[in-house]
Amino acid sequence: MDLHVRYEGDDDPDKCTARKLARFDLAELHRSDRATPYGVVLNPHAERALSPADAAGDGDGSAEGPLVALDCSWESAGEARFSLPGEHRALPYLVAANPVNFGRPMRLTTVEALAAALCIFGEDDGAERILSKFTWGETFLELNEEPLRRYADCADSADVVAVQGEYLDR
Ligand SMILES: C[S@@+](CC[C@H](N)C(=O)[O-])C[C@H]1O[C@@H](n2cnc3c(N)ncnc32)[C@H](O)[C@@H]1O
Repeated sequence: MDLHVRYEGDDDPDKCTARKLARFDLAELHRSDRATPYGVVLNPHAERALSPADAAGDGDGSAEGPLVALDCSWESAGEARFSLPGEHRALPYLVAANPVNFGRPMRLTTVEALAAALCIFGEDDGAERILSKFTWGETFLELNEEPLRRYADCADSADVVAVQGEYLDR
């Protein structure tokens, strides 16, 4: 599945996970909303949770459109920043493994968010491929092994929200 990133460039370029993915040709960066392709936009403010139903269901596990993330600093990642055209979806409860926000729920880097979406779509190989470029990448899959497997088994967004509720209640 193609991975695209709307790249704001307001975060530390040395720590930017999207830039690293682009260096390895694993994602394409776009400098404006207009240049960014329409797709499934990973947006923590979205009302609807991402689920396997957002994938195409044509049998090969590939999604309807490309996955799109917005790479900007968390300080500037307010709702208004997510003006990209596309189907906006929030990821359900997951824990970050990156060194800046280790153990913190929902504060995922761009690569963690893209990898989580790939897992929910059943594309585990793609998730492992992009995370393999980061020393802590495998830890993300280990920390979230159970919720990712359960989200991937859900039929739709409502199911995902129900499973997420079990983790939020703990
Ligand atoms: C705010 S940026 C920070 C990126 C960071 N500078 C890096 O180097 O990876 C992280 C992006 O990942 C996606 N993301 C992170 N957590 C998410 C969540 N809970 N739901 C949906 N998307 C999420 C969004 O596209 C978000 O804008």
